[in-house]
Amino acid sequence: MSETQAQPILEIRDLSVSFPAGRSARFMAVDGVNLSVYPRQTLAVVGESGSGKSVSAMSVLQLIPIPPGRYERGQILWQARPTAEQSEASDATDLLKLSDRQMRKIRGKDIAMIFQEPMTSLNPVYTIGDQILEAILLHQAVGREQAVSIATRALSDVGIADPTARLREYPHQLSGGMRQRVMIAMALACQPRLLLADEPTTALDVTIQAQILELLRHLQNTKDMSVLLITHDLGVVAENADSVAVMYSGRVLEYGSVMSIFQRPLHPYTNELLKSMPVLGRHADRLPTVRDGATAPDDFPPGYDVAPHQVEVSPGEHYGGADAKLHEVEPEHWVLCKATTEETRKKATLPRVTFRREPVGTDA
Ligand SMILES: Nc1ncnc2c1ncn2[C@@H]1O[C@H](COP(=O)(O)OP(=O)(O)OP(=O)(O)O)[C@@H](O)[C@H]1O
Repeated sequence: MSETQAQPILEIRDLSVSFPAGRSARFMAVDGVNLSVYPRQTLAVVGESGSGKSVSAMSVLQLIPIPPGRYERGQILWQARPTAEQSEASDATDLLKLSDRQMRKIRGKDIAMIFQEPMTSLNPVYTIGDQILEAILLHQAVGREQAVSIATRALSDVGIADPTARLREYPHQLSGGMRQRVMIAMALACQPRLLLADEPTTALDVTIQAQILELLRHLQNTKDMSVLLITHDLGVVAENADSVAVMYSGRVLEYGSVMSIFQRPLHPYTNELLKSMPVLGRHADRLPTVRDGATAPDDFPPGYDVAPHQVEVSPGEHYGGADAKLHEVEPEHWVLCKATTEETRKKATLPRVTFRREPVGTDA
């Protein structure tokens, strides 16, 4: 089913989240973000450090510390069983409106989150078994014996050999890759409808990273799960995602199918990002960082004197600014600009940018 026919399982609408900047001022870590995740699809959110990816994802589960954070506006509509027939997500739940108690029922059950650092999710003083069982017993109407069998199965699903023995071990007894798998097993044991994966493989070596992403793809197909994948790695996006949102400075600059974004990037910043793709024999450079909402020119990527949203790309084409909106410039391809000028539309039909992903680090 194409995105246009299906209803999203998760729809973030006009989300804005602020944090303090100095004594009395605040900055928008997330500024009017719109994102949709469709059933069984992977939406990748890319962008440099500090662009608001994690704050967007953590907002879905109300994991932003309030204060200092503040949800300024927006909705996060959740519809666990969307159907093609519904024309409006009218019976969707706004996750931002849920009480702590209501949210605890969803967290870990319908929506699970995994982080770059597994120890964020694992408690060092409890065994792996204690921790997985706790999650299962909390969310599923099963007895202890059945919970053990679900936990064992979850560990073996993520490729952990001898799962019964592993249940008795503590996190420090496992390697980094193994801990990552355990965290994924914990997240998947309750068969969530949506997995929020925040850089789940960045800290791992390339082989384990590939194994885990392959595993997620497999589980996504077999368990009917959607994934919101946050990553810096565009190679990972190309191989794992269906659609991609490019974030910068708290805003989504461009959004569309992986194919459209990679073949016809329209926002100048997306072009910068694509240039950082790994090519034959060269690792991708990590993108420059925007520091804590700062807007000093030094913080912007090479080639920009000012933030991209202030760049006038060519006469008549303004990407961004407070009055810019995401415009659909070709089917299923949105770009942040002030207006869908004829020039912007024409850009969509410019010759294709050739995208070739080569294995990282291989000799020519
Ligand atoms: N608890 C917090 N208190 C204050 N500022 C915060 C907090 N959490 C996030 N921020 C700020 O919000 C902005 C967006 O952060 P976020 O973690 O979403 O970026 P990101 O794109 O996920 O970056 P990274 O790839 O490094 O994780 C940053 O400027 C960050 O410093």
